[in-house]
Amino acid sequence: MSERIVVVGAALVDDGRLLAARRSAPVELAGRWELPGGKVEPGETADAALVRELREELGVDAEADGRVPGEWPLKSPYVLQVWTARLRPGSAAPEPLEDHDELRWLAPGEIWDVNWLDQDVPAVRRTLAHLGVAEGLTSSGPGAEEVPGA
Ligand SMILES: Nc1nc2c([nH]c(=O)n2[C@H]2C[C@H](O)[C@@H](COP(=O)(O)OP(=O)(O)OP(=O)(O)O)O2)c(=O)[nH]1
Repeated sequence: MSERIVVVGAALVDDGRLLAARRSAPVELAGRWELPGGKVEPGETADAALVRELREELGVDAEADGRVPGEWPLKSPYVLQVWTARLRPGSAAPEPLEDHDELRWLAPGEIWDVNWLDQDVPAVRRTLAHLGVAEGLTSSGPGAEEVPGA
């Protein structure tokens, strides 16, 4: 079986809004929006990787809540898993310290206002369903017709 490396993405929610981050690199991903996070290192748990990545990339003190069911293929050998997360009391506000040049807190009606990475669209849609965000919003996203049962 081929090697598979998990990338953890955070569905960081605060005050009913989801944080989206605009990548500044590499060039083929720059300008597109993603869930902040990164690669799980050998010997590290996914939720620990998430907390570490959010500290490094955004300067926040966060905690992982639970995993959104599912897994989405990225460029081989990477696969994306999503965890819901929240800021711990007293955490600094997120800043685009590394890998990103802009952050946006998206209210439910604004989720599809940003140009998500193509491979993130199904993951974001599933995350909204998991969070109980209105189905009417999720079905208005790009390519909604391609996701049976979403
Ligand atoms: N963090 C994150 N990465 C994503 C998403 N969607 C997506 O295709 N990717 C890709 C971009 C990268 O090729 C890879 C993760 O790389 P990264 O640069 O965020 O990870 P990292 O911080 O651990 O990177 P590094 O230490 O190797 O620089 O997954 C997403 O929603 N979040």
